Parts: sequence; C-alpha cells; structure tokens
Amino acid sequence: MAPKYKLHYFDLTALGEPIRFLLSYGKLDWEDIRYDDAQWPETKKKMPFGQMPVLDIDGKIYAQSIAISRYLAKQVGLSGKDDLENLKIDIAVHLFLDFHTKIGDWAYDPIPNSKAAKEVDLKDKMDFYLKKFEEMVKENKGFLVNGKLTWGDIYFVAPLKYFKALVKRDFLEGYPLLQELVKKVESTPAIASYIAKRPAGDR
Ligand SMILES: N[C@@H](CCC(=O)N[C@@H](CS)C(=O)NCC(=O)O)C(=O)O
Repeated sequence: MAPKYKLHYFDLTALGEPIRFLLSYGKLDWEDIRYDDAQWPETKKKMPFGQMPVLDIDGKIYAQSIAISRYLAKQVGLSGKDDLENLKIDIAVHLFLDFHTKIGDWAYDPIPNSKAAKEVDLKDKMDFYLKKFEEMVKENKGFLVNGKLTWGDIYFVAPLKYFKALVKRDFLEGYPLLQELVKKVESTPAIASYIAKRPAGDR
C-alpha cells in the first residue's frame, strides 16, 4: 500500500517547502500540517531534534530537510541516474545550504552591532553563491545538474520566497538563468497546482 505522509512545519515556505514541492510533484498522499508560534513550544518537545520540518511516514517521524528531500526524490523519480549525478545534486544542495546559512547568520543575529557588521558585505557574500549557481545553470542547459529537473533544483527554488522576505529584496535580479529556473520549477503542473492552493502568507 502506498505510504501516507504528513509534513509538520511552520506556516512558511523556507526548509519545509522543498518537501511540499516533492510531495506535490509525486502526487503522493500527504497532509500539510502547519504550526503557529503559539503552538511551537509544546510541539518542539515532540520533534526528534527539536526542530522542523519533520515528515511522518505511516506514523513514524523523520527530521532533516535534506535527508527527507533526498528520500522523497527517490520515491518520485527526481534523483540522479548514477552516483556521479547524485554527487552533483548533493553539491548543489549543500552549496545552497552554505548560501542560506550566510543569510540566517545575519538575519537571526540578536546582537545589533554584530548584525550590522555582517550586513556590510552580506550582498557580496550572497552574490558569490548566486554567480556560482547562475554558472551551474548555464553549464547544465537550464538546470542545476545534467540538463534535467532533479531534486537539487527543487531544494534551491522552493525556499527562495522565505529568504527573499528575510533580506527584503529580490536577490535573483541580475541572474536571468536562475529566474528562468524558478519559472520552470514553479510551472511544473503538480507544483503549480500546489502553489495555487498554498496559504497566501508573505513568506
Ligand atoms: N538542518 C535542519 C534545520 C531545521 C531548522 O533550522 N528548523 C528551524 C526552522 S527552518 C526550526 O525548527 N526552528 C525552531 C527552533 O529551532 O526552535 C533541516 O534542514 O531540517
């Protein structure tokens, strides 16, 4: 019997969104469970590592967005065809992790002086990664890896709304191939129909 999935996450795109895109892409049987801040302290205690996203697969829960996305990609046919393609996908995904960690380090720094210091070269740090991603898409015929849609593209595209909201600008301006990639992923029919129905929050 096909598994039943429940995604536990905040009412945000961010790290939950690649999982929602993959579940939608595969037309899997899934429930989108979203928590607000008031529910979080109690919910946190139930999560394996005190964080979300967490995916419930037939009543058992699993954490870590990259691991979950890699697993779902296998279920829905968005992994690489061999170890080398999978290595390239992992490289793109971990490069995106490095990219958004830079944003998060700045955005969540509670010390105003330290936050201001990080902001000085934040754009340069982000552009370093965005240029690399733009080059990857150029070399890979419109996708991050080997000229076809993989979960690497989804892990990159799905959370962007959240990170754009954090920095309060569209950092893909000046990166036309990345903008095209976003359009391609978001117009994939099953993903487009999920996006049309998702809660209309600003993040
Ligand atoms: N490495 C984890 C990071 C998960 C993570 O940072 N979750 C954040 C939201 S994006 C969270 O649960 N924050 C609430 C908290 O730590 O209390 C993953 O990729 O799933």
